[in-house]
Amino acid sequence: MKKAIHFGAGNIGRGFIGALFSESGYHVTFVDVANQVINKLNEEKGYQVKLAQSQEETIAITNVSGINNRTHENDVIEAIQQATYLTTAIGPNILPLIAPLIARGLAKRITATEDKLYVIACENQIGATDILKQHILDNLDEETKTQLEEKICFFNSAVDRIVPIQNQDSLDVLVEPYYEWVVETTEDIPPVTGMTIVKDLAPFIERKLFTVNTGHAVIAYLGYLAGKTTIDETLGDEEIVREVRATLKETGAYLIKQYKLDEAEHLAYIDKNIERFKNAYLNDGVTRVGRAPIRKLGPEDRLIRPATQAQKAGLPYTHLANAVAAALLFDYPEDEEAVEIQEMIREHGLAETLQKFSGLAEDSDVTKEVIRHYKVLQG
Ligand SMILES: NC(=O)c1ccc[n+]([C@@H]2O[C@H](COP(=O)([O-])OP(=O)(O)OC[C@H]3O[C@@H](n4cnc5c(N)ncnc54)[C@H](O)[C@@H]3O)[C@@H](O)[C@H]2O)c1
Ligand SMILES: O=P(O)(O)OC[C@@H](O)[C@@H](O)[C@H](O)[C@H](O)CO
Repeated sequence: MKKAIHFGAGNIGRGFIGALFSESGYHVTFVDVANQVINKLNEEKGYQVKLAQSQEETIAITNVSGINNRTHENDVIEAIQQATYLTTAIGPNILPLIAPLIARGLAKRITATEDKLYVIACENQIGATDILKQHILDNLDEETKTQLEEKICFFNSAVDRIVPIQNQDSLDVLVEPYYEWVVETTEDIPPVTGMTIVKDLAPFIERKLFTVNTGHAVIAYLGYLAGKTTIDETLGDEEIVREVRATLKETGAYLIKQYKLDEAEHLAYIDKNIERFKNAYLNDGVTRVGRAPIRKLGPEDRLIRPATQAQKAGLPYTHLANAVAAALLFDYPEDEEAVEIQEMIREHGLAETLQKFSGLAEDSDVTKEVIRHYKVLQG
């Protein structure tokens, strides 16, 4: 049986990427630090993926097991020897932490087999696999690096499926019915059900990140400020729906210009995504969607990059600036990054905070527009 090793047995790992490999006839070894999940995977050897929709539909996932990478490093290295695919869905900030162990597994593998291994990071981040690759290379000597280039293939990808936080007592995962997994390669690679291959990922990842994730972030931060709990509940407020649409028109204008997208098709894509967000069966929390605001306010992420790109292209970005302001007001005490932002604002002010986390010059037009909106939102 073909094998895949997947880092991150969380929402996307179990509910999307691992599930697709299992459905494609692979044995999936999940790697995670969550001992309870790993033990359950080894005891139960399967779980159900449940679709969040009115009629009940579940998909049985079989042929799975788990390894704890904190306590069983050698088992992870062994599983890397056996795999055809190595994937991650672990969060962009965790990639540097797992790279040293992956590097050890790859160093051993390239001396033992000519078989190719395909590495794909499935994260909400532009060029996530390139970033993971660089972290892996940083952990290898020059000779191993050269051999690695010949035998290990690294492909960037875009992943799209809304998977909320789950009941922690069960391996079962509730997911939205829709999904898209786009992988960038020109090679013929072993087929995986549900994987779409493209030659150039840039339009796909930017369209996804700056529509699905920008829209989601606007709802999460405005919803949080309005005292809402879930994404669908927030969309019960028509004023917020209008703000989401206006923001996505701004990212849309940039995307249409940059990638020569068909305008009508892109507007339909925006509408489709707003409908996805309204799925009440998901019960998706504003604090999950707004999580890790330092990452979300990063220069290449869903709020700042479209704003700075729009500014450079002479396109409007005022609604994006409003979303950035709302993100700066996300003071959820259980989110470490939200707490850090609040401390930074208190001690150093808004302009310095945006300079530090978003790479914006303190006197930039985007910064001025964000501060203007911040004052209005703050009331
Ligand atoms: N949930 C979604 O709707 C969704 C959709 C598309 C993309 N994504 C992306 O997928 C990635 C994962 O998101 P998620 O929602 O599945 O998160 P998650 O928190 O449910 O899963 C992450 C998993 O990684 C594990 N982990 C953390 N640190 C680790 C370490 N050092 N070693 C091993 N395992 C570790 C956690 O225990 C957890 O099981 C993120 O990049 C996210 O942006 C999420
Ligand atoms: O996972 P994050 O924190 O980058 O973003 C939160 C949500 O927007 C995200 O998880 C979406 O649900 C997902 O990207 C849909 O494909």
